Amino acid sequence: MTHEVATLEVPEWSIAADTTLKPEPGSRQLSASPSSASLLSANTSTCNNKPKILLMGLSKSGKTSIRNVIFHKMSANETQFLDPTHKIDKVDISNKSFLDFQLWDFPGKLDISHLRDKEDTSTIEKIFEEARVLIFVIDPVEEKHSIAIDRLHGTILEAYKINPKIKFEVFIHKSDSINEDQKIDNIREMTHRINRKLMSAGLQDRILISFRTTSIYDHSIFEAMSIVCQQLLENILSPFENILNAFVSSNKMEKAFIFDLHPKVLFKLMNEIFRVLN
Ligand SMILES: Nc1nc2c(ncn2[C@@H]2O[C@H](COP(=O)(O)OP(=O)(O)OP(=O)(O)O)[C@@H](O)[C@H]2O)c(=O)[nH]1
Repeated sequence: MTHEVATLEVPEWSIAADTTLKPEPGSRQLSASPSSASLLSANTSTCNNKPKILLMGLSKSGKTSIRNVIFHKMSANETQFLDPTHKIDKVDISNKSFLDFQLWDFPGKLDISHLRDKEDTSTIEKIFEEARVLIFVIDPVEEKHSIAIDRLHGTILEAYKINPKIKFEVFIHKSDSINEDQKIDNIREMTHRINRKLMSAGLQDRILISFRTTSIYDHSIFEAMSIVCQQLLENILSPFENILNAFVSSNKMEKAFIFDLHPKVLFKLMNEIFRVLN
């Protein structure tokens, strides 16, 4: 598997020096960068026509940890030493079998709705065009639920405007830090709050958002990410299932599996589950 990393500088107008960018409480400020929106569009050419998965969310919600644990074999403990992301990291995820897409890891500081305030439509288009799935990561332990929900809402509106086919996944992350009741409460609360916002925008029937609780300390992040990857593989899953079904019935087997060694992709027969295994 190859993981080529390209980076997009956070455009100048989205750094903390910009008064329209409200840094999150207690967050570190980004230092000034010589970059610009044009650099962002120039670098976009490195990801020609590959489907994109966008990884967004507030600072320290766990985006880069997720990316590294799943696709770079980093251990969960090592993620404690990751630096904050200052640029949009575009990671080319491609192996010789199934997976072939770009994963864009966004700095938590970058709020898309501020690009809209700046009327920077072309950058917003660059970000959302060709994007198949937008994963929004929320840390339920941090007391920033309202900020996260507002950011999620603003991001969804911008993404949907550019690309109505994009799918939305919310990972209520770090679930190892909360108990089972809190997990259920969190999903209920987040679903309710975001649906209410979408309703007031008249979009509740048009935008489908899936909520999942995840943690890099157990299998949940692999399961969640595999469901996301599955959405990129819709075209090949069905023929594979037919082949496996034929194989199973002709050999009188109960089940058959196909694994990919890294990131341990599993196709599971019969119930149409496709997973990335821990
Ligand atoms: N308990 C727990 N901590 C996690 C989990 N995932 C990530 N973390 C921790 O969360 C902290 C922030 O993680 P990052 O991956 O750097 O967060 P980020 O969203 O990329 O942050 P920015 O780069 O600032 O946008 C690190 O200390 C991680 O170890 C998780 O599932 N459980």
